[in-house]
Amino acid sequence: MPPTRGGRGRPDRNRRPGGPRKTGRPQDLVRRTAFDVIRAVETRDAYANLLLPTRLRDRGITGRDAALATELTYGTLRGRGTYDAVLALCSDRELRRIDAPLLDVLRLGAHQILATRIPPHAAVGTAVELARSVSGPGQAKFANAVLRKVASRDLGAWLAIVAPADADATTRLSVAHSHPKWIVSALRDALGPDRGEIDALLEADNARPRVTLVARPGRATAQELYDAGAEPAPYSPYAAVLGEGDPGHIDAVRDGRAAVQDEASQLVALALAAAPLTGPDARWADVCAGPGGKAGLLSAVAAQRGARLLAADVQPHRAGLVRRAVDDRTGVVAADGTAPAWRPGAFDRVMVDAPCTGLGALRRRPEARWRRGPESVAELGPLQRRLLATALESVRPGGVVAYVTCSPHLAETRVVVDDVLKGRDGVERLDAPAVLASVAADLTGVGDGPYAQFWPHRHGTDAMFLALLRRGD
Ligand SMILES: C[S@@+](CC[C@H](N)C(=O)[O-])C[C@H]1O[C@@H](n2cnc3c(N)ncnc32)[C@H](O)[C@@H]1O
Repeated sequence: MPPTRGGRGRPDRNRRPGGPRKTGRPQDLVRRTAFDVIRAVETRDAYANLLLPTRLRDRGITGRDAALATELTYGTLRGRGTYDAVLALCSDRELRRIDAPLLDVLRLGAHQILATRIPPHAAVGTAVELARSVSGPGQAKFANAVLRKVASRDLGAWLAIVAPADADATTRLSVAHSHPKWIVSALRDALGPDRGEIDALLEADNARPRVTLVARPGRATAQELYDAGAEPAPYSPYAAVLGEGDPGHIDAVRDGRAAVQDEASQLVALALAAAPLTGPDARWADVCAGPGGKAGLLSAVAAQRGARLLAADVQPHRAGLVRRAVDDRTGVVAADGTAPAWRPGAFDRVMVDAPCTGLGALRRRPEARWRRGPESVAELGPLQRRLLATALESVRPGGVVAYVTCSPHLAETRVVVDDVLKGRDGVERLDAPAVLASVAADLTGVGDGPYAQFWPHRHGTDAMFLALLRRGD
């Protein structure tokens, strides 16, 4: 079910049952901002996590109002699947016949009614007011009729109707947890023998992720982050969890010595650095480096070990972002990892953090689940295979490649690795869970090897996949 029920919303202070009559008050601005971001996501493929902070800043929305705007935006985008199922029953018009902006107002209203503590009458009133300003008085009347019906039941009662226990499992899970059916199926397949955990996984996808920081070794310490209010994280020695507050206010983050980074992202980079290797260990590469999260950590570890990192990304502006994350010793190039500018066998360790559907990061990108379809998996497959094959040629004999995706979809993870290794002699699959255990002592539940898979519901991280492959001598 949508995650925010009874949670982070706050009671609306507006005492007039009909909602605000005037525009321009803080509460109107908060809802309007959530609506504008939701529309931008819909109409111009904006990313909510990038656009919202800018809008909040531009409009001077801070503190609790900013928290409410964030909750309304993310909650509405996440819960859309559930809300559409409810709205379809409450509307005498098919949803596809409702103007797109008005439908977004209805979704925002449904979210406030069903999943926040905002009193239903206030939620209906403010949404109707928004409908009036977006679509005019006639549509406001329609919105009022629909949302009053939505408010006639609570979320649990609606779920019993739109996702009944006797529905087929994929449909029930899809509606109840607001994930497209193809993603439910893909995640269940990826869980394999643990597919009984699917409810927990979908629920975790809908929970707001905690902000995890990385103290780039040699440049900052985890203690520095604790001193700034963060707490120790369970696995990575360089991670800290920030409960409250803006990471941008921490000196080390502002200076680029620390950064926001999911803990599994840290661990897969550390695993590449820790994978056993004989012979020289001085030249490392990250061939899909933008915007630089893993490269930032790898470059810091490389510096401590007397190695050097080359970070590449095919998109020049993303290569530019990498430059800000790494130290001066690290080379950064805009280059195609499938047609490399470096000679074969040039590196001892190579990271391929392949472009993927991002199904492992749905917690952080609330709109992502609606943006892609199953065809994306097929479209990305050839590029993922070419990048991995080229990486295997880019390491010297005996060198190690990490193949990483922020997706647990089997067709992006083990199927890619198995395909690329088919007919290719002399590549050894290292035991990725064992290597991970050497960098994160308490880590369990990432699989029996040779591949490792993180899970949001088990580890509180993104669902990151890791294969470690050593080229034969
Ligand atoms: C999953 S992201 C990498 C995230 C990054 N490693 C981090 O931790 O911040 C994948 C990146 O691969 C880049 N990419 C896509 N095709 C590429 C190619 N042919 N060669 C190099 N980079 C490519 C994309 O521009 C994107 O920045």
